[in-house]
Amino acid sequence: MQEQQLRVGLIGAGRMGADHALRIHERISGARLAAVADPDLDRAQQVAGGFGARATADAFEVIDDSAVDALVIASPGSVHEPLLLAAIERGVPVLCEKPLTPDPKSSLRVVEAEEARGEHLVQVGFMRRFDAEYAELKRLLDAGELGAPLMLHCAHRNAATPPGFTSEMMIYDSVVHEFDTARWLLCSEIAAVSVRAPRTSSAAPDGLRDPQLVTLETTCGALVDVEIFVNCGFGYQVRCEAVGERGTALIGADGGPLVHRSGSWGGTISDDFRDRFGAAFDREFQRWADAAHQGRTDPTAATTWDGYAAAAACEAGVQAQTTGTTAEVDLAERPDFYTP
Ligand SMILES: NC(=O)C1=CN([C@@H]2O[C@H](COP(=O)(O)OP(=O)(O)OC[C@H]3O[C@@H](n4cnc5c(N)ncnc54)[C@H](O)[C@@H]3O)[C@@H](O)[C@H]2O)C=CC1
Ligand SMILES: O=C1[C@@H](O)[C@H](O)[C@@H](O)[C@H](O)[C@H]1O
Repeated sequence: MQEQQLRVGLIGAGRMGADHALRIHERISGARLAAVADPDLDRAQQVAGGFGARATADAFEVIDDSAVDALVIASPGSVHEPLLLAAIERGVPVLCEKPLTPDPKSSLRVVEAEEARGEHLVQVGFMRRFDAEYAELKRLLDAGELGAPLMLHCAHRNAATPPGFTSEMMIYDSVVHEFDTARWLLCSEIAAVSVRAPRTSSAAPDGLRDPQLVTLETTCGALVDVEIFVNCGFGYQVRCEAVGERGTALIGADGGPLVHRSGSWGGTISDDFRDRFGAAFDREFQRWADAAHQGRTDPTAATTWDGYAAAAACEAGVQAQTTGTTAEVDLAERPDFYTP
């Protein structure tokens, strides 16, 4: 089937959906956009129009379309569950933007549906796993080159938040990425989460406690601290320093060109995660399409189990945020189907 193009149905034609449509069309090979669904039909038509794809307001029409081989879900997390369940029932491969679903109960229903189907069909769009620097950090840790991991120090900074962004979203929309990368880098589950906050930045919108410091305890005994600062003002920045028994490694340390000109020196920083992680998204999509051609998911990608585990950690994170105490992560037993 490799010689034929994978016919992709896109669900959700907003900021990420439009970017992924372009990616499928221009930046990866072996796939093309076949259909686009968005309840905002104008938006669906706008995205589909440029690529010769058909547009509809009904996502289930795309899921049921026999002229669609694979799906990209880029609608808000709150609507992912029914879409995923329908896609699993049809047996079609899916790349679902994070989060798998917004809460662990619904994520577990997706895990159970996929396990019952007996095929790995869904991968979750935790794109950092495909970033070159994160991949090198993972290699160093897996090869034992830093010794046994003890701590991760992470910083996740956004320039500014869109209207309506809440403190809870700092956990389940933003820190969800660190929950996934910590589990992936350390090959360990998250056991407990606590959240503290310094005084609120004067740049934070009313009602938003920004920044916050989230601490994760893992089942392997490592500690992970995450500074989440979503109105830092200066740009988009994601850093991670791993501390092992025999060494440390830092990624996200602005290794780009150092420019000297007209009385100044320094680099530049974008405020858009699509710049920082553009190459990672491209790699994620190429590997997903290649795997889908072969009727499987990409082994580097986050599985539905990983999506569920991240949702469980988010639930503990929001609880810790609300109560001011450490919250344990309530995780179901992992089915053998998801043994890495
Ligand atoms: N991996 C990453 O770094 C990022 C991932 N995301 C994720 O991508 C997803 C989409 O986010 P954005 O594009 O920023 O949101 P957005 O609000 O720009 O776009 C969402 C689109 O989905 C449509 N939609 C709503 N319900 C739908 C349904 N039932 N069926 C089909 N379409 C529906 C909306 O009309 C809208 O056009 C979310 O899950 C979000 O968490 C967002 C930003 C970055
Ligand atoms: O997923 C993302 C956004 O939804 C989220 O709001 C940002 O904080 C993250 O940095 C970005 O990667």
